[in-house]
Amino acid sequence: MEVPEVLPFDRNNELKAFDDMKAGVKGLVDTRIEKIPQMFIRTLDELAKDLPVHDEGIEIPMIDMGCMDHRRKDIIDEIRHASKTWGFFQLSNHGIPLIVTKEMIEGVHKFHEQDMETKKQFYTKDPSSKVNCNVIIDLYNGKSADWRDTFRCQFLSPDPINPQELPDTCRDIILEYGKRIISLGDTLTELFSEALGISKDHLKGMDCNQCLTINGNYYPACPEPELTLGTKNHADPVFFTILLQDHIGGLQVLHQSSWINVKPIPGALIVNIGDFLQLISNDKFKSVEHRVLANRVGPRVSVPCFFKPNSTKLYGPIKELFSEENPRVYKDATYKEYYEHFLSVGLGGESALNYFKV
Ligand SMILES: O=C(O)CCC(=O)C(=O)O
Ligand SMILES: [Fe+2]
Repeated sequence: MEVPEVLPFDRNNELKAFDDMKAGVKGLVDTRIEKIPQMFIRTLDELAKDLPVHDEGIEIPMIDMGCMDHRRKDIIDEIRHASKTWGFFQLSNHGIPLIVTKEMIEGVHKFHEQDMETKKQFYTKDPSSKVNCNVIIDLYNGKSADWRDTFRCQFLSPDPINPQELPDTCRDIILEYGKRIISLGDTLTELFSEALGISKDHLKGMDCNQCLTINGNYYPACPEPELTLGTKNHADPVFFTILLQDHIGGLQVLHQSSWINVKPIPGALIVNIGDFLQLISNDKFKSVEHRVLANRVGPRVSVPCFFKPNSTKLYGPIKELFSEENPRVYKDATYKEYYEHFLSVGLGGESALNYFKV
C-alpha cells in the first residue's frame, strides 16, 4: 500500500504575512490563514500554569446605578464589596444610551475593517503619537503574541486629543463616547472615594481620572483557538477601566483560583480596579487578573477605557487608610517607574505590584 507523504506542517511558511505585521504594516484582520503561526502559540510554561474554568452559576456582581439620588449609599456599599472581593463588576443604568454603545462597537469594526492603505498611517511604534495600533508588547519580551488587533487613542493626556488626529471612520463616535465615559469616570471616581471611606473628592484630587486612553480591540475569528489567547492574563496597569464588550463573549476573570466567564449583557459596562487603585487604596481594593479567549467565531470587539495616572507624579497609599491592623503595604512610585516595571514583567506573568511592596 502506498503511504501518502505527509509533510510536517511548517508554520514558518505562514510567517510572511506576520513579518509585515511585526514590522507594523499589517493587522491580524488582514491575514486570512488556516493555521496559526508559532508566535501566537502559548508556551508550555503558560499552559502548565493555566487554571480551571468554573462556569456553574457564578457571575461577577451586577450593580444598578439607576435612581442614584435615592440609592447612593446602597450603590457605594455594592461597589465597595465588589471592589474588595472581585475587583470587577458590571454596571447597568449607567447613563450611556444603548445606541451610543452600539455605534461605538460599530466604529471599532469600521476602523479595523477598512483597507490597509488607509489604516497604514496608524501603524506606528512612535510613543509620542496619540493614535496608533497594534503595539503587541509581548513580542518584545519573548512570550506568545495575543490574537488581536488594537487601536489606541490617548483621549485625555491630560489635554484633550485634537479631533483631527482621530481616524475619519470613527471620529464622531469616539468623541461622543469619550465625552460620556469622562462623565461616568467622574461619577465612579467619587463613588470609589466614598467606598474607601474618604472624602468624595479625594481620588479626583489625586488626578485619578485625569488621563484617559480609549482602545478598540478587534479579535478576528481564530482557526485554532485552543492554541492561543485573545488577550493573555494580566491586571490592568491603571487606576480603573470601563469596558464595553459586544455579544460574542470570551472575557474571563480570575476568582478564587478559577476563571469565570463574564457574560455579555447588552448595554452593560464592565468596571475593573487597576493596579494603581490597589496601590493607593493600600490593598483595600483588588486589581484582578483577567484574559480573553480566542474564538472560532468572530470578530469580537471590545472597548476598554483606561483611567491612568499622570506619569511623573509620585503616588503612594492614602495615609487615611492606614491603621495598626493595616500598615502601609506599598512604597511611593511614579507611574513611569511602575509602568516600566509592568512592561519588563510582561503579560501573563506575576503582578507588577509585588515589586513595590515595602
Ligand atoms: O477585550 C476585553 O474584553 C478585555 C481586554 C483587556 O483586558 C485589556 O485590553 O486590558
Ligand atoms: Fe485588561
